[in-house]
Amino acid sequence: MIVGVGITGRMVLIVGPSGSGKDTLLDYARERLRLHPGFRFVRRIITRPASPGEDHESVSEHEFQRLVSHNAFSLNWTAHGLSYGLPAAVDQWLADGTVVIANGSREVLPQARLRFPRLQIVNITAPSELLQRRLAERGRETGKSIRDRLARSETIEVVGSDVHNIDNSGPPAVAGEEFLRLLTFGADGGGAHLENS
Ligand SMILES: Nc1ncnc2c1ncn2[C@@H]1O[C@H](COP(=O)(O)OP(=O)(O)O)[C@@H](O)[C@H]1O
Ligand SMILES: O=P(O)(O)OC[C@H]1O[C@H](OP(=O)(O)OP(=O)(O)O)[C@H](O)[C@@H]1O
Repeated sequence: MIVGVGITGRMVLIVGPSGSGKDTLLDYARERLRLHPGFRFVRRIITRPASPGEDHESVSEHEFQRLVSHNAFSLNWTAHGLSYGLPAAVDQWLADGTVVIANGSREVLPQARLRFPRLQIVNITAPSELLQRRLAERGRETGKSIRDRLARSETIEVVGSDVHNIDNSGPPAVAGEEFLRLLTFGADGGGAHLENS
């Protein structure tokens, strides 16, 4: 079994423009940490119909607003004409000292910083030609929706001492290993490691 030594519980938000590879890197890390109880990957609640890619809980806008009114979200936001939420269970996982990892939004980082005192932001980047090609190949959005996502990608800056940038313009395993290192070595870049026993 894999056990963690010195892993510090915290919220990790992976952000970056559409097509940069957030879901790909989340899948990479989830697969490698699946036996480790100290890490939890958040299943988001989104007003998007079930679709290839991210495994999310799909709800109507009406249901989403009902959940908001019942304080069912730890953090929620809107973008691309959709509503997104991280379930309130996140707060208990954090209180338990877990490393909680979620796909976030660059625009909601100011609120996230207030919401999560121990926050690590992982900003995934790739050149715009690659974003364009990847979104077309992914096939979840088409036409105007892709153009809107590309336009948005250039409007939001991610800066701060809590931000780690990962360039995902090479093979997914290169950025994937860098992401894993950040997750397993702690927000301060040192001290923690994983052991096999
Ligand atoms: N390093 C990479 N090299 C080539 N293709 C990639 C890489 N990372 C992601 N992709 C592909 O690009 C598309 C967008 O990736 P995805 O993980 O959905 O991005 P995001 O969640 O940031 O929008 C997907 O089809 C994915 O398979
Ligand atoms: O404020 P931004 O950083 O622009 O992010 C806006 C939203 O877009 C992404 O979700 P979504 O799964 O719809 O898109 P993506 O996988 O194409 O990035 C991201 O996870 C946010 O929920």
